[in-house]
Amino acid sequence: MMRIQPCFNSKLTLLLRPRTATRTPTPPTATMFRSSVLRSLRNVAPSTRAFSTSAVAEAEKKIALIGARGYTGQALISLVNAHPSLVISHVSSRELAGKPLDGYSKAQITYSNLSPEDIKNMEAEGEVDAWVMALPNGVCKPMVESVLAGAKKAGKKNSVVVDLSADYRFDEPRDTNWIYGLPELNDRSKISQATLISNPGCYATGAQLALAPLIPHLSSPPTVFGVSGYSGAGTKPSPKNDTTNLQDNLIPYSLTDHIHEREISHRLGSKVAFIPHVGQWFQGISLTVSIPLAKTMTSREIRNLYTEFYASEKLVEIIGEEPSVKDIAGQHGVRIGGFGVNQAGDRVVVVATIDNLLKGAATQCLQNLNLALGVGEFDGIPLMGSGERLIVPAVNVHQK
Ligand SMILES: NC(=O)C1=CN([C@@H]2O[C@H](COP(=O)(O)OP(=O)(O)OC[C@H]3O[C@@H](n4cnc5c(N)ncnc54)[C@H](OP(=O)(O)O)[C@@H]3O)[C@@H](O)[C@H]2O)C=CC1
Ligand SMILES: CC(=O)N[C@@H](CCC(=O)OP(=O)(O)O)C(=O)O
Repeated sequence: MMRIQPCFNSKLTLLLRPRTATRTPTPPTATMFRSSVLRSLRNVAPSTRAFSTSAVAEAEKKIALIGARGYTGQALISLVNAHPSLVISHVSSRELAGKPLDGYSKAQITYSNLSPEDIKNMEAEGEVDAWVMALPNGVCKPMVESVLAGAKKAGKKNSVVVDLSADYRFDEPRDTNWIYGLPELNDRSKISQATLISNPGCYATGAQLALAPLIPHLSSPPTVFGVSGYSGAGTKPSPKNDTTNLQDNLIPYSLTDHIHEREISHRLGSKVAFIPHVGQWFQGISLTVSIPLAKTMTSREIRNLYTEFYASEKLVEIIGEEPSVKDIAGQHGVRIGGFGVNQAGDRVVVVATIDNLLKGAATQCLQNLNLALGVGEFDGIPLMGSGERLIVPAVNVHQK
């Protein structure tokens, strides 16, 4: 039987590094191009609602975290620990119930094991402002239903729920109230009004951001070759998080039909092939994306397109060279570069890096919480240029 040690020491390591992004003011043509691509990605009419990221929280907002023992949960605890207006009020884990929460300094909190009934009662009593579900796929439905039942019992709108699993990523707003929370590509005003938010997958976030500017120029489906650090496989023992198996190794898996292949294709409205792998490092994903072009383009034109497309985005950095996965580990955004164009000018290879636990999960969750709770979208998120890194301790899940 696996033993998991209480696994967290909050480590926010400050590393100074030069800022590599070049940001240029967005000309009106770029803004118009971006808006039209984003409108077609979202398939919605242009938003008429002004969006503000500068609202000040009136009081601390309480977050209950279900699945708090896991890697994404631990990363979120560390982020909330340094957040100006959010606090953790409850952490739930079956294995750590009764143990103190380490790595959180705002209050002394003990892990509990919240049942769906507990969740229903807490929601009815208005004990929390937001629930985060950091549970494996297929597990959170009874908990979400408890939140909805508790709100119904109290005759109020439900508190915000952010789900990190894939369970609600394919729901369409016309059928349910779930909103897909990828702020850079989705309508931020919709996320800020939502109470049910489905957090995108890690590979899927990086791949969508790497592809979005070129969606209007595709001649055929792109191929995304992705390699994740083994924290992507979570804390349940598997060959993909077995460090002995990973040593000097690269593990290909789910060669076709990975759930993120479906998620990327569904969300971009364009078929994409995705080939996942796991490498021997812990945090960070590298995505090498081969994109066939419908018209010939130069590397410079494509890089400019990306720079303009993401000019107003604080968590997306465009660089000329290929970004390196070891540079993104612990950072909160996505770095995109490479832009190698073949001699014929009809295919480009773009490289994106993302920390799967951060912009691929916890940081994106915090962006969504901030939006939905009415505080500044980037509150509590160290920006790329700050050089701050959040390193989550690895757990030896194969220790007997
Ligand atoms: N790791 C990553 O890079 C990313 C993960 N995600 C998604 O986020 C979610 C969490 O991932 P991650 O943190 O890596 O997962 P972990 O395996 O590290 O943690 C899972 C958590 O869920 C709890 N849990 C597991 N099974 C159950 C169950 N049947 N009922 C109740 N609680 C359970 C565990 O605690 P305990 O057993 O103590 O109750 C633990 O706290 C998953 O859906 C994952 O796919 C999304 C993006 C990136
Ligand atoms: C290395 C590894 O195993 N990665 C995971 C993806 C991580 C993940 O979080 O999956 P969701 O985002 O869909 O929940 C996987 O391929 O299943």
